[in-house]
Amino acid sequence: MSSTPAKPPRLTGEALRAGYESRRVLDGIDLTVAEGKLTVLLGPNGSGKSTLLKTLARTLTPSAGRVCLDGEDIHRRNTREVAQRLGILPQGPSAPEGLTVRQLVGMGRFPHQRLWRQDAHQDARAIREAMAYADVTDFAERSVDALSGGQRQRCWIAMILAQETDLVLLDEPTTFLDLKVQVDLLELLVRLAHDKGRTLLVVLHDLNLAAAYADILVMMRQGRIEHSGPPETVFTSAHLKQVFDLDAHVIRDPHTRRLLCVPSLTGTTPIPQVISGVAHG
Ligand SMILES: Nc1ncnc2c1ncn2[C@@H]1O[C@H](COP(=O)(O)OP(=O)(O)OP(=O)(O)O)[C@@H](O)[C@H]1O
Repeated sequence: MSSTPAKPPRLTGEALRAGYESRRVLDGIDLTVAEGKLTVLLGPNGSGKSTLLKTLARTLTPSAGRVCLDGEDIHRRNTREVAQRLGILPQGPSAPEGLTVRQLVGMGRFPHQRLWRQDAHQDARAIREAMAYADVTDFAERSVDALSGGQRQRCWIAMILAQETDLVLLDEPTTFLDLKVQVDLLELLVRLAHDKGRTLLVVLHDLNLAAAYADILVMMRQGRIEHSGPPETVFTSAHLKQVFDLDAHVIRDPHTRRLLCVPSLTGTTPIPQVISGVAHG
């Protein structure tokens, strides 16, 4: 994490269509991931956020359009070279049984290692720094599967940090984390972007954390990008209603001046019969 890339990588999706077997999910996505910035992908469940991340990371092949890394089709590039530049943390990753935290974090170094050439010093430094950043050093020698959900999530984050890629794609990295740890993680991601020039694309579900920390917000709905730009222009009541069907006011925090959405309590949502029976019974 100590290296600062000379020129941030450029990741683009052009007219992307992608999905699973006969099911099309993404439909005509054009996206340039802003270089050296933290971009947050928002959208309701099933809107295609993970599918987009997988397609950009070439885990999923698009049925039409293309993904380019620095102007070159990512599918034509060497796998190791892509792994040295782009790291992805998918949703709900699982580690082999018995693997220790240090071993898991060390897996982040695989793209940098070759049988005949391995920089053990460089690897050890990257692993140490990544574990310190993600605050997992204290349980470095414990099995990943014996940790709590939040501790495990931090180990995966350490692994992706140890990979030291210029581009980092994270799918819901804050799942299972306490609010304080979520905030710490987002501040770390902001620092990676602003101080180290890393390019980050992160799926989040917490609208207020997204608005508070993102440089760029991308809102998806039904496999398409509906809005993209700085929170100031994207995070509006009208867009929240259109994309999430959420009635909310967007206000400014009086202390930080950050944008916040406050759901409206309209009282119009019908109470299902069974709950109403319990409530009044
Ligand atoms: N492996 C799969 N095979 C078939 N359909 C899938 C697969 N993975 C996802 N889908 C479908 O693709 C659509 C988009 O899913 P995706 O996981 O990309 O959405 P998402 O926006 O990330 O959702 P969430 O916020 O719930 O994680 C959904 O309808 C989902 O059911």
